[in-house]
Amino acid sequence: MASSGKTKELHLVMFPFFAFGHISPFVQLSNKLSSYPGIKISFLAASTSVGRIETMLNSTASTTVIPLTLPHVDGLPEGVENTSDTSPETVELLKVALDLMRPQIKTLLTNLKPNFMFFDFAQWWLPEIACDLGIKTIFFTVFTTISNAFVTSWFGHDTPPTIDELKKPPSLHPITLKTFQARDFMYIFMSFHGTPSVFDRLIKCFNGCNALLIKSCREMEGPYIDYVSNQVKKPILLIGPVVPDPHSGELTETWDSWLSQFPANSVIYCSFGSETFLTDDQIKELSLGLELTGLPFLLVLNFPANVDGSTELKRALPEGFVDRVKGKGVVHSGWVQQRHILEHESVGCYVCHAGFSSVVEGLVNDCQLVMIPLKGDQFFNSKLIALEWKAGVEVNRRDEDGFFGKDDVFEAVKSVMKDSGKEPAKSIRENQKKWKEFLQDDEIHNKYVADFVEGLKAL
Ligand SMILES: C[C@@H]1O[C@H](OP(=O)(O)OP(=O)(O)OC[C@H]2O[C@@H](n3ccc(=O)[nH]c3=O)[C@H](O)[C@@H]2O)[C@H](O)[C@H](O)[C@H]1O
Repeated sequence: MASSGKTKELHLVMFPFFAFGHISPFVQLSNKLSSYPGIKISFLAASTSVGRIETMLNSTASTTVIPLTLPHVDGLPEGVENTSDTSPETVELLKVALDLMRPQIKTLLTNLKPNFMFFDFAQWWLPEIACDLGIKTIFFTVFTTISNAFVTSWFGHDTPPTIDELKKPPSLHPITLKTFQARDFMYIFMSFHGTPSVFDRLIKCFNGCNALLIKSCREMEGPYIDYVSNQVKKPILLIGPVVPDPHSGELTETWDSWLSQFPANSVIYCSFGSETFLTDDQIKELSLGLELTGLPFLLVLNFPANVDGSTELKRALPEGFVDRVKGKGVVHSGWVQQRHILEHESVGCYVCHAGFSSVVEGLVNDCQLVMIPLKGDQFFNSKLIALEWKAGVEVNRRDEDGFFGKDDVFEAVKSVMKDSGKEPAKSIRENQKKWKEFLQDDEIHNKYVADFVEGLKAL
């Protein structure tokens, strides 16, 4: 049996879903907690991800990464253990593999005997196993509270909503969606390969856990925290803003010298995180929009694992584009040192998908945010930043299909980059500075972590 929460040492197990967009916040949480006296962490990960996770963890951390064996699933190639290795056709099979891992996880927990298990949205079956073993479960949601508020606003509805209903969520929730956003969001109500939908998984996670942990705070999302608390009726723990620790290493010489040839704050860095891909039309309009701005730019475009990036780029970029922008704009496919790039003094604007870690990295590096949210939580993150914090802008999109043209990209960039002394750029810059200060305030961070650990012990 797990020992009581009053013991001196707390043993925590972290179990994120097999996607780096999910693994990263669990690593950041582990890094925050592992330096805390008396905390020991075991981090569960698919065996092929262990090496990369070990490089992300603080070297001083008292954290052990434990490799998991993914069971064979028809259609899921051997060695494919992360969404970054899958194609759109096979990505849902990772959830099939995960659901088959119940016995493996039960055996592991029986041996590890942790006090708490921190789990992700996909492991709907985990609270039951842990409860049988006397282990308390914390559902650590990697999404912003505003996104969770939207999802929980559908609690208690027996049938999935229609697109029209999704556009105007029920009850207290003040958010509305465009038609194309509601259509995209229907994904969470869909079941694949006979496994529970994301929505059903989430309901079971919210209902089964002992407490919900949110990587946010009252200053950032107060009304949404109250709303979610009222919907889920479970204790809510807040870890505060999860801002990545200062990173180590240097930006590679190639990118450093390329960026350094431009004036301070003039370069647009444009990228869409680790698992968001653009359509050909979007690539075309975006690249033409960047060209229209006349500003230097670094455009990073990625593609699913089963296609060749350079072939895709050649096909999708507008005719003659690469030659026309030579010397001023570059297009890259593949992983880049994003935090080093955003930190470079030449970079002044970040055109992004509104993945929350990316947005925070942009704000703390004095980059003006231009957001093109493309799926799920990104729509809500963008609303939070653009409409509530007023610390960035969203590119205008057509209601029905989400189309944006080159002029929409140009206008959005212009609104924050040209005439920084005029509105709206002036207020947006002031708000960005205000949030930068808040997000970098160690005292606030430390207080949230200390309160969180106390809250955990009291559960
Ligand atoms: C919860 C999930 O997070 C997701 O992943 P994503 O990778 O976009 O997350 P970010 O918050 O942008 O984070 C991406 C992180 O990867 C880093 N990075 C990325 C690309 C690169 O080339 N180099 C880097 O260093 C970047 O610096 C950031 O820290 C999606 O939003 C998704 O909608 C959401 O459900």
